Amino acid sequence: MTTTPPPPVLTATGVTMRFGGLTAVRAVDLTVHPSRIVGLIGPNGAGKTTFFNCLTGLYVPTEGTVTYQGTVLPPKPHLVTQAGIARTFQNIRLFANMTVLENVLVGRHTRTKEGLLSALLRGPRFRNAEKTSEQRAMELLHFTGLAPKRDHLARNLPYGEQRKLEIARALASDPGLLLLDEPTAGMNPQESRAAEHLVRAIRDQGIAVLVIEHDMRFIFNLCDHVAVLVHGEKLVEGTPQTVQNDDRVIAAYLGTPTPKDTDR
Ligand SMILES: Nc1ncnc2c1ncn2[C@@H]1O[C@H](COP(=O)(O)OP(=O)(O)OP(=O)(O)O)[C@@H](O)[C@H]1O
Repeated sequence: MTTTPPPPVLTATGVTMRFGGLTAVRAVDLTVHPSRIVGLIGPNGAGKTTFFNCLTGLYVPTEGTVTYQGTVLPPKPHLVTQAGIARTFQNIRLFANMTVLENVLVGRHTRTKEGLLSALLRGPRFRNAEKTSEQRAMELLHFTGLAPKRDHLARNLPYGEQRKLEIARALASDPGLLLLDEPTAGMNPQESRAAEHLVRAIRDQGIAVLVIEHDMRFIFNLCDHVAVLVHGEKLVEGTPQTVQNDDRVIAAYLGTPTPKDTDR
């Protein structure tokens, strides 16, 4: 008996993004399958964040289409989140003067009828839905290890915990696909390894992950599939091993011998 593989969560086809005369992303195809961790790597300025912005509706691609679970995504960030894609940013974007719990509750607004304004004003309709949302938010804080900090202001968290909080807030929209833009930037090695565990645990909950990361250990430890962007084009993609051993990638991106080479 043959089983049909589940359809992809995300399909980007021929995505091109031009800024005037500069082509930041050129005809990039990428597929993310359910419960997979896919890495997107490439040198600085290769177009990785621009590609993410095309996936999440921040930019309308000059050419190409993006579908989520078979449906073409509208190029509006809140509609993309509502459809099931959540993201974090390279530069942390938390509500600094709100508590940890409040930040996660704001992330729930696409999944409650009350909307963002009601959530912020804590109106009567919000209070009715508040209990369920708070339960879910607390589950996420336990999941990310931030529960003991629920009442701390976001701005008072150490950097690594702010990154975790961004992830908890993104998860609050109950996504099927999570996009992480440099989740370990600014972390020490111990925090980076903890972030690996967290991403794996997210995948184990059935959420697909697409991650931009410069930490090669993170990428090669974690990803099922890796795509390499260079000058806006996809140079190569495949298993971590395929990518690690590809001379073009070593030349274009890694530049220096891989750890495997130095073991010889
Ligand atoms: N809004 C914009 N307007 C004009 N050019 C832009 C814009 N956003 C990005 N670019 C340019 O597009 C190219 C790709 O940038 P992008 O930030 O996507 O690269 P990246 O791979 O994410 O880099 P990094 O690893 O340094 O974050 C760069 O040349 C950048 O200067």
